[in-house]
Amino acid sequence: MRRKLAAGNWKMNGLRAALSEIEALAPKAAAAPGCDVLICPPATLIAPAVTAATGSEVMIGGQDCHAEASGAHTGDISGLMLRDAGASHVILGHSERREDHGERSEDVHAKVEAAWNADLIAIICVGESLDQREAQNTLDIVGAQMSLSIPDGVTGLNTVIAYEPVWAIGTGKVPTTDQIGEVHDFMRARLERRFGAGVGRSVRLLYGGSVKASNAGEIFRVSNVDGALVGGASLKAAEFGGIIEALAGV
Ligand SMILES: O=C[C@H](O)COP(=O)(O)O
Repeated sequence: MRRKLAAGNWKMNGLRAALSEIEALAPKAAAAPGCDVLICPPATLIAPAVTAATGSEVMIGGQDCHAEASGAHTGDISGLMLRDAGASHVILGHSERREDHGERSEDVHAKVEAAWNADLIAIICVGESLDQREAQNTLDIVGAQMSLSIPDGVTGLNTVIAYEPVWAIGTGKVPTTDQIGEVHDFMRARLERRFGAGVGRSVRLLYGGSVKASNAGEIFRVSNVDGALVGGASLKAAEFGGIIEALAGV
């Protein structure tokens, strides 16, 4: 049985005052014992966020890591550093990293291995652009991203896959539940085919893109959706708490 996961990606948002939102999430996470709750704040807040979450069920993660453990890479952060700061997870291959920093799936593959070496759980993001969906290439794109970015050695304990259609991120546009189900069923089948049924069925699959408390319930009822990777709606504990509640209720 896969544990559900509500993951919040704060992206480039959050000053120290926002740590109170993490404290406010503690009772909401405690009220949802069947769900893992994760917040990925900007790098500057990881260590204080770990402190703010101490004693609660809320876990803290990073939003990217370098493929090397250390070295001459100005401005970068390694998986080992995230782990040392108290992080348990790291988001890799988010479409904003692919767009802003030219990350390719091959780069994501190397970062995932670095994350595993640092004992972090990798949350690997995949998803199609609007042009790709309109050209009916969604499954080909998602399949290729999975093939190239997921290394051998994946397990349900070291990896989560997030399906995030680029056109749904921050736009308020959400795919239909049929569209989400089609991609999640495809991802599940692909994982089972490549890694075997045991591993393939153990990896959690998240949906991401304009999830909020009001639409979370119907998304979480879609087959093979094990939770969500949430951007804007994770910034406030009240809204993210509603998403956690919806996940716990499925
Ligand atoms: O990582 C989160 C996703 O990019 C979704 O962002 P959003 O919930 O603001 O659409």
